[in-house]
Amino acid sequence: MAINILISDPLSEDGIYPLRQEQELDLNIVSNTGLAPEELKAIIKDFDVLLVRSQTKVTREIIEAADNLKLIGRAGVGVDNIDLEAATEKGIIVVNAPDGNTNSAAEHTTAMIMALARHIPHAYQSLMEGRWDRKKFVGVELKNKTLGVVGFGRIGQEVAHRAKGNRMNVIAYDPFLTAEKAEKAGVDYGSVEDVAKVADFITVHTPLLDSTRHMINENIFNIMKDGVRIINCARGGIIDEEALYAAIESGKVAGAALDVMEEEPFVGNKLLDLPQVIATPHLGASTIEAQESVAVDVSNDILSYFKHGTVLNPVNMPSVPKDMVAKVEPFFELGDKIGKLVSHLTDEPINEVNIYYSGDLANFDVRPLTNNTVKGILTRNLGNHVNNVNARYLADRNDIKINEHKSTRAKAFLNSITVELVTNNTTHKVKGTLLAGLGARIVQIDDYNVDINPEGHILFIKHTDKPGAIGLVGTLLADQNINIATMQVGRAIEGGDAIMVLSVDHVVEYVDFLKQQKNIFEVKAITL
Ligand SMILES: NC(=O)c1ccc[n+]([C@@H]2O[C@H](COP(=O)([O-])OP(=O)(O)OC[C@H]3O[C@@H](n4cnc5c(N)ncnc54)[C@H](O)[C@@H]3O)[C@@H](O)[C@H]2O)c1
Ligand SMILES: O=C(O)[C@H](O)COP(=O)(O)O
Repeated sequence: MAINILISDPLSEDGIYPLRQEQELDLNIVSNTGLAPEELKAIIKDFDVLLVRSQTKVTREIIEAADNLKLIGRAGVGVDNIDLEAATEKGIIVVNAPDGNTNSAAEHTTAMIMALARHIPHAYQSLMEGRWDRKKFVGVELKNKTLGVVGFGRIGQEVAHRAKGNRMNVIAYDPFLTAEKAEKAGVDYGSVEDVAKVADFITVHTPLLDSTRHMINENIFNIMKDGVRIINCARGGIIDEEALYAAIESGKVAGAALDVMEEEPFVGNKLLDLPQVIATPHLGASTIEAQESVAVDVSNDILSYFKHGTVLNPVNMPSVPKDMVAKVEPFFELGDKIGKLVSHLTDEPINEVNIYYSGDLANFDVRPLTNNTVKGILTRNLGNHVNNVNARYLADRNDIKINEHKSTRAKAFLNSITVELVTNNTTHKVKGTLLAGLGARIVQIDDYNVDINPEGHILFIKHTDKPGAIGLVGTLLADQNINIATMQVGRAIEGGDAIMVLSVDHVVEYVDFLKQQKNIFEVKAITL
């Protein structure tokens, strides 16, 4: 039977050559770009494969109408235009091409930095309008300036490398960046605040996640150097556009170069009215080479999937050997939740993860379970494209060592999973189990015994065991109209360090009001 492939964004014809010349499979390739959402929804049921770039919004509605869809191929990196949850729910594999456009995006960022420093777009426009204005366009040199790189993944590292070629100093921030990695790359490193304080140019290269949305905000602009220049060739939304506008108007920011914005297409965005802003219409990956490379990568994954059932760049593919599904599957969710929870206990780069399986769970091949647990740990900083197929690879890429330990001796619980995160300065652990009739339970956090249902919104608070601390938290949350569903407290010794774990009815976006209290020294809002 023919495999129907719909290409709904412009793709490189050379890049889809592997599909065009395929002999073994019967492929029917339809190119139909620029479809309105309703048009796509109306025809998607006829297709087995949908091939997109960033323009087509593959929403839940589209996916729900896609009765025959088996694979969505994203010819590029960012999958924020695809509803991954809906695709996973429907059993549709999403593949992307994470490496193919790294170089082009890094080169575009470098071009933006230079254009910003030397006013190239404005000088060109002025010349085209018949003026010979040399005084107006005095720029700044890059040499000896400091470039701040926020997000030191594939593109961030390539941009840093090029900046060093321009004799810039580079300081980077990435939750996975260790001293050793920074030294190897020849860059300084610090927190996002450290970067903000010292950089003359700041470029962002993170994915757009809940944790990165508006991470460059008013507070961060306030601590930047006067005259700083900002570059975003990653994703709109990482920088708070209102805050950027205000920072440009106040003179804090001397210029901004934007390839992406929160709403695209961004024709008419008020930032474009500011003479300090230069912009391109999301062109980071728009080179002949990158487009060919990303299209070849997804084309090969499509062929591989239909021929062998395997893909190289899965974004959401679940993979559990059939024979172990029934026995181990209930532990998958537990591992994922333990991973997510423990990842919030430290903001330091993780060097090592130890996963301890005890009880008869240790008799099974737990590698897929480990992958799922590692996925839970990495999701906090790498986002939803981490899955149980690529989790180990991503851990490896971030120099995180994963160790599995098994013991068939059951202690207090019939079966348990304990995950320990080791950083340069700390070790944190979370233990969980499945209780008959009750389901998943977290039974230990660091040295504290607890009994928590790992579901929904959780507030994790470290405090000093003093009278009134618990009441104070209750009152402060009530002031914010936050309802506490359950609460657990634990302490090692009377008057010493203690923890509170609260499950609350709604997501808690701001925790600063709790952090400011005497005797409270750590607050984390976690959604499991
Ligand atoms: N403009 C374009 O056309 C274009 C082209 C390619 C990629 N992109 C975008 O560029 C971005 C980077 O792509 P990549 O291939 O380098 O991805 P990557 O996954 O290799 O790197 C992203 C890095 O961001 C880090 N990160 C996550 N949360 C962070 C946080 N809170 N603070 C600091 N760092 C954090 C991750 O640890 C990771 O190292 C993505 O948003 C991608 O969609 C844009
Ligand atoms: O995430 C990406 O790969 C880039 O944003 C490129 O998007 P594009 O394929 O629409 O150019």
